[in-house]
Amino acid sequence: MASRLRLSGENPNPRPRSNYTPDSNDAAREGAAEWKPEARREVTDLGDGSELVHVPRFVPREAAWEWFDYLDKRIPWARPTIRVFGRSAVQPRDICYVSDEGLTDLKYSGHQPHAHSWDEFPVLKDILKAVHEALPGSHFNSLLLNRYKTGSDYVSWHADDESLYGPTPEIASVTFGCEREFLLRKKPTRSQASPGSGEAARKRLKVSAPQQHSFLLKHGSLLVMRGYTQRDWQHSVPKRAKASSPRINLTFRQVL
Ligand SMILES: O=C(O)CCC(=O)C(=O)O
Ligand SMILES: [Fe+2]
Repeated sequence: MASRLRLSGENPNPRPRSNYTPDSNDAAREGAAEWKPEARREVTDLGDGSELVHVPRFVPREAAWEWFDYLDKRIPWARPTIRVFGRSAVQPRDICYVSDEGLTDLKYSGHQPHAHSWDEFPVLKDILKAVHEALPGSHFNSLLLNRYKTGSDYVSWHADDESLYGPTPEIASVTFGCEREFLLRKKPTRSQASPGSGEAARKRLKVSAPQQHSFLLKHGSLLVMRGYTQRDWQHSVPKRAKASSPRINLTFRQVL
């Protein structure tokens, strides 16, 4: 099931040679105007009403680099202190939060990120439009941005199962820059979580080893989690010593 990571010592995402101005809002917007999302999609049925959709070449390379540079320079990235298992810890990646006005506030791990307006970042509206066009019926109204500066930055196992997203949230995740591995594992069932002791419990654990999936999320890719994925599965982006350049990830969500 779990596929192997294909990171090599070389930069897997060499930049195209072009003369775009990296931090210009106009360049980032014009580059995007010319493309149509590629149709190739891989759908993974996780069972019991959970599904993933992977579009490896959602944004063409050059437009994706323009967006990467814009986001890297213009987003007011912050690395907040959060509470994990009763302890304070600096979040192991940069984040920023953007949302419509008047929504329920996002709070996680004792932290409430400031909600920026879409109007501050016109490029984010362009990316949102492209995501909406690729996913008919979607109505994303908030966005959590993550920046992994090096391979030491990560997101640990979690599910985006906050009640403000409802029981079956659709989450669309767009990746720019360094490719990183994205892992999914099935949440333990009740019998796995408290297996008891003795031979019967050991056997039960053996037959139900956790299911796991791995995706190498490339520059310009889109991954959608839907159905009961947040209820039944956890995901993570582990540390990777060989990932030496930054990765920016955008997760679009709908606050109900
Ligand atoms: O960086 C990623 O691909 C995942 C980020 C994530 O899981 C989150 O923001 O909740
Ligand atoms: Fe997540």
